[in-house]
Amino acid sequence: MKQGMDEFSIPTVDLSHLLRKDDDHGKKKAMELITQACSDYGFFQIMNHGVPLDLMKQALELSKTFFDYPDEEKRRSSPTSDAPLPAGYNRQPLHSPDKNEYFLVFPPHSSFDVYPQNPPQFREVAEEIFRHLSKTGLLLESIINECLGLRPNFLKEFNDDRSWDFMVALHYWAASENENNGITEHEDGNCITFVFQDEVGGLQVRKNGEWIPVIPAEGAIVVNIGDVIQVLSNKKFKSATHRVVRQERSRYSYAFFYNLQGDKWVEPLSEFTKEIGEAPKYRGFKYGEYQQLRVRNKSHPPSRPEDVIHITHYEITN
Ligand SMILES: O=C(O)CCC(=O)C(=O)O
Ligand SMILES: [Fe+2]
Repeated sequence: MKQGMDEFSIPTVDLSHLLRKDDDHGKKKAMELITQACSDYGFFQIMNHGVPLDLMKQALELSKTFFDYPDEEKRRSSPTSDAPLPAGYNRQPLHSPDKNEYFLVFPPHSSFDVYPQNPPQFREVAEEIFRHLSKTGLLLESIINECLGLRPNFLKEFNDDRSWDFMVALHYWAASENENNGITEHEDGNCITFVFQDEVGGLQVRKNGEWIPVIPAEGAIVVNIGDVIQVLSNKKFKSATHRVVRQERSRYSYAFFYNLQGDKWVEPLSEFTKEIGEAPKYRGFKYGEYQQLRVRNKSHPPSRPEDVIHITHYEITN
């Protein structure tokens, strides 16, 4: 896999250029590639990111073992009620257009987590990969900070509480004649999302108006910009539109959501508004309220698609 991009695939960034100290040229190229991708559509893939390949494979294997258990067994790890999101085993409500089952975890040692006993290594591996992805989140956040031209550590200091980060192991059942599967097109509400998937495929991202399949590549991690970065940057960087389309085979993936603490106030930064004479494209909001509205979309889907709440809810239209 070569660093770069072409029209029909998603750009790939080799992070080793950014981790080495003596590679100014490679770093500059990588930063340009990321800036372009985030300005146009909000996604790219990373390689040489430091998350061990074996661990990624093992995590996918273990979630497959778990999701293959009978329902009764899986439902023993069902959500606790007071978490900001339902931790543990869950599936999309029957009336949802999204068809999948998932297992949601918070950072290691969170009191919300409800890990199953089996498979025995599930917890250890999920916690280990969570720690790696959390570090990768910090790294990507600092890269995005620099690409946006913000003062060093601005995003790190703004987003200083890791307890709202979460990760989901996802399983999409094989589609059949009368049963669809997938996730309808959406943007993620958080700051930055990472996705890694098995070899089945189905993830697509919208680039210049076209749906581009993300071809599974061993060890690659897909990076999506989320709504928080889009709002802070006053839409300089775009929240990626993506979906998972119907597959005849069962599919497994992981999505890690580098998130934001719920009390944080999110609004376009003055660097992208006042200081450059641009009007804000969004009104400010408390992040936790937005996250709750999005949870409601899932648990009580509105009957009309136009009533689903996403970031346009806070958009200022003149
Ligand atoms: O399963 C995937 O590849 C993507 C999942 C996703 O987009 C999400 O959970 O928000
Ligand atoms: Fe998503």
